[in-house]
Amino acid sequence: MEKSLPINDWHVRKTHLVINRLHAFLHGTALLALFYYRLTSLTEIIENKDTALLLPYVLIFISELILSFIWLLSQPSKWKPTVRTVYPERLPGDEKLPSIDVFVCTADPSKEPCLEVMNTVISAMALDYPPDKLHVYLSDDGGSLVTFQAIKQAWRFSKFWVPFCRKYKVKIGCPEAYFLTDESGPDGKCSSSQFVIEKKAIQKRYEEFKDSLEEIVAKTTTSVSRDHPPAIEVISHANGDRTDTDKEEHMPLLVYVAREKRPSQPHNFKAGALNVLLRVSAMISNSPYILVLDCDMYCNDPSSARQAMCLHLDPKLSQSWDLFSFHRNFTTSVKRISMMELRYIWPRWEGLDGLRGPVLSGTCFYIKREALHGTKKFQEDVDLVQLKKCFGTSNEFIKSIYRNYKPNCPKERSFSDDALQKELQLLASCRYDNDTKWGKRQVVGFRYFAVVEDYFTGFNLHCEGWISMYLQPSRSAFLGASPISLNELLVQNTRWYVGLNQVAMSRFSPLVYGLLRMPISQSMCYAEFAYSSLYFLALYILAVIPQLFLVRGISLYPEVSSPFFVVFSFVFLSANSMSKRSFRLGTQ
Ligand SMILES: O=c1ccn([C@@H]2O[C@H](COP(=O)(O)OP(=O)(O)O[C@H]3O[C@H](CO)[C@@H](O)[C@H](O)[C@H]3O)[C@@H](O)[C@H]2O)c(=O)[nH]1
Ligand SMILES: [Mn+2]
Repeated sequence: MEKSLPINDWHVRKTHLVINRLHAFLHGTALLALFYYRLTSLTEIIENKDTALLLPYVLIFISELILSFIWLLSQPSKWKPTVRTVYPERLPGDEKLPSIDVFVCTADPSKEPCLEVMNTVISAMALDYPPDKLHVYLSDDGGSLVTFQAIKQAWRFSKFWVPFCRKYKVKIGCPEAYFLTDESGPDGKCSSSQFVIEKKAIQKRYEEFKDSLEEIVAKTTTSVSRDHPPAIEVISHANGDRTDTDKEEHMPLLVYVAREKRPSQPHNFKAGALNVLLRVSAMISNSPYILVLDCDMYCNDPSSARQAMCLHLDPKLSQSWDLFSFHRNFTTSVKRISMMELRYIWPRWEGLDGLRGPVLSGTCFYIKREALHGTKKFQEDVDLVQLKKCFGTSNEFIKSIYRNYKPNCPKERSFSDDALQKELQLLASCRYDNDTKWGKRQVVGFRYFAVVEDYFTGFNLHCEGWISMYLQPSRSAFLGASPISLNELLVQNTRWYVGLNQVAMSRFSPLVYGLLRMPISQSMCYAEFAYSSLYFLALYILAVIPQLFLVRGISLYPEVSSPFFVVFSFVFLSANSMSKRSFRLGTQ
């Protein structure tokens, strides 16, 4: 009986849909009236040869056109706000669940505190998923000794933490966050005094773990190297640390990966790191699904993997479409690892879900490995030479693609096996990508073209016909840190806008490249992001020109007695009330 019940469901937010569409109609009509006014005024100015007025009028008109253009691009994302619900309790038994590889990226222990990174890793290991089907990979782009030693400590601590979380169904798998809150005891399964004793014991272990990290940081240099060989170690199978084999069997796999970096070779930032993880993990666990996490985004709900599977495993969703889904309800916190929530952007994601899915936003998403390998694009009879041109020289990696997600290791093969180690070193080497299709448009892995690798990769996957989905459960699945100083924020935003402009100004512009490959509504959504930096021009003009001319007694707007005054007032009020509404919805 249970089996016939759907594992997910969706509905359109009808009230939002009606309000959004009505607003689009009224605001659009008012904008047309505004353009009519500007054009007729401009014609008059030209006819009267009023040169003093011409320049400010043209500038104001340009800024109004820019704002209207961005407004128009934002409309499809409001057209059909969709909400999804999932029913993880209806999933098939654990033995039928597919395995998952979790990728956590870190780059620099002096900027990304080691304790925070390890908390993210530990929270991923504490996901409520069959341990033999969960594999956590930490990419250390700095190749730092601090991170390498810290992950070993994290493994030792997690051998106690993960069973504790499982036993008491702990909801916050991130220990730092768990001990900050007052998560109450067991749901009646174990006596609460036993829980209190065990909680105290594990808290003591956590304090010891923290001390050990502090000691490592104090003793070891946190500087990162841009010139180091690849280093890959399966932490959970490291020699000399198998004190309690019984426990380890019920633990997820934990792997440390520092790819090779050489000053002469481009490393392609996070996209480069993720592609190395894709290759290395294909050799080890080769899971069909991948969860990508930034090092400062911890899992706040251990059931997120099962929730994501409710979308991925639905034959209705994956039959006609190939699918990748994001499961992101990332919450910006004002302090590092804290419970403060600020959700301001996500109503738009619901709207995008009503099209063919939201844009990829870098972290907190579950994606199909197949989407990144791009194997669907190859003919059945493609020869090895072609495959090597695309995927690089590793035969083992190519075999893994066609192994139908069967894990390569570890039972029959030891991780210290020389041949495997050699292969892993090759796949993590900095020259492996050269002359292959890795990172190139339309082919393999995360795309290198723009510094916003998330946006550009998602854009390409959507162009190829993949769809994405957005799930916003009531409990935030992931929580994380965001820049808290103006300086950090400016650096981050500058990087984003440089990346988005790179795409907007190239032949990959969503309004050219996208229009030819995806529905117009979806390319408009991508264009809204790509062209959003145009705001700066409109805002500068509007912040300077009208005031400057008002001082000289010249108004660039209709007088109160003019019927067009109503039009301008309406546009002002409607734009403001709509943005206040979006903000309110987003922060609810
Ligand atoms: O060469 C690099 C640079 C960064 N990272 C990691 O990538 C993640 C994101 O980098 P960060 O500098 O924190 O960028 P943010 O602006 O905070 O990240 C947002 O924007 C990025 C795109 O610019 C996306 O990749 C991220 O997922 C998204 O959260 C972090 O975990 C880093 O450790 C690397 O692994 N290697
Ligand atoms: Mn970040």
